[in-house]
Amino acid sequence: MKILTAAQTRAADAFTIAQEPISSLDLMERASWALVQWLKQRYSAAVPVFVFCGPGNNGGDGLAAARLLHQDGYDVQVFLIETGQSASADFTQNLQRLPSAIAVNRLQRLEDLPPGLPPQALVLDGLFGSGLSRPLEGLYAQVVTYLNQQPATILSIDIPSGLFADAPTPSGSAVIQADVTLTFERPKLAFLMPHSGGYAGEWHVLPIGLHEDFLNQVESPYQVLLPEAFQTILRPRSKFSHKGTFGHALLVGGSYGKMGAITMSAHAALRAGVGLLTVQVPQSGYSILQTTVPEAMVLTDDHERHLSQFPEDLTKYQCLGIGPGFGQAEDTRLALESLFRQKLPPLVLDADALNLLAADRLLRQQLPPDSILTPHPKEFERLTGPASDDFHRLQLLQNFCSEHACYVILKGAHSCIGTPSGEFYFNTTGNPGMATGGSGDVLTGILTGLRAQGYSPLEACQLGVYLHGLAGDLAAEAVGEDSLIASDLYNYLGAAFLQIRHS
Ligand SMILES: NC(=O)C1=CN([C@@H]2O[C@H](COP(=O)(O)OP(=O)(O)OC[C@H]3O[C@@H](n4cnc5c(N)ncnc54)[C@H](OP(=O)(O)O)[C@@H]3O)[C@@H](O)[C@H]2O)[C@H](O)CC1
Ligand SMILES: [K+]
Repeated sequence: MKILTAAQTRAADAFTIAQEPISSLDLMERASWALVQWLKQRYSAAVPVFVFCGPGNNGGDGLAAARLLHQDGYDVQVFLIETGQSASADFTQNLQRLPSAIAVNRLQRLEDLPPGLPPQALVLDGLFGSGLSRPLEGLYAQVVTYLNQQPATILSIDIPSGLFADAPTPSGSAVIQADVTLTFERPKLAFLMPHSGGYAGEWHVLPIGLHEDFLNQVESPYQVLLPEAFQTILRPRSKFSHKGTFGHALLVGGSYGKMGAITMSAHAALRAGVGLLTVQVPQSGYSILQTTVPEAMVLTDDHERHLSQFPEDLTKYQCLGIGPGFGQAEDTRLALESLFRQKLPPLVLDADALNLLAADRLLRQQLPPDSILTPHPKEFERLTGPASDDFHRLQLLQNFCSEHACYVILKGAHSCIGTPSGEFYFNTTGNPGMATGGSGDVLTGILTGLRAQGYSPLEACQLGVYLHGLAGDLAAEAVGEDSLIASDLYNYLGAAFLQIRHS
């Protein structure tokens, strides 16, 4: 699903108004109706609702929602922030449509605000949406600070007020800290970024019927991954297939004290459906691997405690995954250097393989095209240099992927896949329980297993991050986020496959 910028959203709005056709007022009514339907399913009419409105159409949505909620028996009060700014036409119409039974409080100074809102109250934040053009100041900023201090639940309409949808919000700006954001038609880029995503709280997308023709034609480099995408990507396992059909993967990693990492990758590659798996580890890993992952074949390095070589014949493998527990010993670095001079199967690189790459510009330049790299933000910045904000980091991601013709999965709450052609795909599965040691090793194993089965690098990245997060979500339902550990991820991978195969 494409993500639109604020300007594209305005264009989608205008296109829909002209082509459906529908009046802008009716489109606002449709948006507010969708919002109220959602809200009615979660909050009873016993919950008092305080609607805060700015001068634009976001405020207009707030007013329309206030009217609809009042009709449904909710106790609603409206607060209009009056700074002398002229209001939008649809705001004015919706203000005129408000029944007189709804109290309208006009705020001109901070002192006009009630001393406090009841904890059980619901605040509808309709101060600003996609029309925000500068950080909030004066009374608007004061109202935001006041609302953020209230014990009430805050539900933001479309976007938390004060947050820019598709540009960095300057630090220290007044921004609503929403508990819930109900956003129209498409998620906003800011919700997917580490520094701004937290403001939106739990967010939900409400379709409001923006015109399909526009949504199909509009070009956007940003997409979110939804399960529908996988109906075409995920391949059936045919009746006459055999283990050779599903590829032979090689995982290389492990060092003394870090043999668990490569063990978890191995489990994950197998659960991702690879036909055959070989794992190369230092000698001290031999019994560990043979005992804990009996499905895998094991090769050992000459070294006891760290890796110093790769298998000579790499032609029989359809994918080579390197990094989990790899370490950064000098021998290991030299082995990686000589590896890059050979003809290689598709690569997946993680952890210390990335750190070795970061420390060696020449090595980076030899990175084979179509490789998949899976850094977390710190590892990523070691590769590219520091990012000044989340949007700059996306720019660095794009530059790196096009310069090296590779795919980078930037890991985070919404892991982002960067591609050589400049498209970005944000993941929508996963939870904070997955912030646990070994989680990344499992992702490396999944990607290696998928790539070996013949999935393209982009397909493997999309399927891999989505399945990894979904396995985490299913595991969290069973054991909770607190107790989730990395082995739960590969143990729930089968359930995750089943869910997307049958969705
Ligand atoms: N397209 C859709 O999907 C639909 C969106 N709807 C809702 O409409 C808003 C967007 O409405 P818009 O009127 O464009 O924008 P805002 O309500 O966010 O506010 C715009 C006005 O606010 C002024 N402004 C901007 N920044 C500030 C600021 N920091 N301080 C004070 N005033 C500010 C701006 O004036 P300018 O000075 O920038 O010219 C505007 O006057 C969207 O988010 C949805 O909630 C529809 O209801 C349904 C379809
Ligand atoms: K808002």
